[in-house]
Amino acid sequence: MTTPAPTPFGTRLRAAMDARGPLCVGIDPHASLLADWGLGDDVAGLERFTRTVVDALAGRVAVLKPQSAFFERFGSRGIAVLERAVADARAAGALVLMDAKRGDIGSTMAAYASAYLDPAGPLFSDAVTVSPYLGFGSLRPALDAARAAGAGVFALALTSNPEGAEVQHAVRPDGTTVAATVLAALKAENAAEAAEGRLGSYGAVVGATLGGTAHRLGADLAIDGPLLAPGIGAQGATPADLPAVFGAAVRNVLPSVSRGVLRHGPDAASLVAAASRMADEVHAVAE
Ligand SMILES: O=c1ccn([C@@H]2O[C@H](COP(=O)(O)O)[C@@H](O)[C@H]2O)c(=O)[nH]1
Repeated sequence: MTTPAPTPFGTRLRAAMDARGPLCVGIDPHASLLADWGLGDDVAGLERFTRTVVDALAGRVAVLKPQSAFFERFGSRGIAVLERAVADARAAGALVLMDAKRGDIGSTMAAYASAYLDPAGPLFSDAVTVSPYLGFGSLRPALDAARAAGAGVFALALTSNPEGAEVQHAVRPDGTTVAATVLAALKAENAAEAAEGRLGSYGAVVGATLGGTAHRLGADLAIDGPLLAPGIGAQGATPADLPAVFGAAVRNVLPSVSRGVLRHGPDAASLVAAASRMADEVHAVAE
């Protein structure tokens, strides 16, 4: 008997965005937020913070995005908290996007793929962020592992921070920018799903802070896959900025906000209200 192929990530993401609204909330337990929530900057504080966010939001938002760095800084016990958060969030119906921004030579990339994209692994996530700046081809093990697992990959294209420009805006000998090349490669990966009229499983990270940058660079955001848009809230962007950044691709945008929601904790109802306000603002501009 053959095992049925898993439903592709892009299809699952579209369904989640339609059902719950297009919003990704980041789980970023900054030391300053732990303090604001009256928690210690220790594993117990990390665990309480994370559990509060997952309990409040995993049954409501389309995607939760744990920022791996904030868990890694506590070593193995922090990773144990992360494992539990991933499992609990997925069990409650949220898709989990692991923000790990991994990137390395292909053979090491295969190990990262095994860490996040092997359904048997303790950190298996619906999708993972990766860095294409060792060459897009170095991501092949992650792209293939994601396809096999029905998972997704989000590659950094035009990041929300100002420093990203020195690499991402660089012009190649053929006259295209580095970012445009990453976007074109993602579009090619999404071709099969797009041909079936589905959202692709290979996404790009494009900051909500960018204004008309993508347009100026000639970077085509119509990659037939999701566009993760961090930078809303603490970094200064708002949902109202999305149409200018993404143009016609706004329908495929998954806006992401971390501190802008988390600062409303630890009260669960306040977290829910903040996420819901943000989702409403996004809905108003993405229709
Ligand atoms: O270009 C990028 C890529 C990723 N991020 C990550 O998103 C969150 C943003 O947090 P806020 O508190 O909403 O500013 C954080 O985990 C970043 O590592 C990004 O900001 N920009």
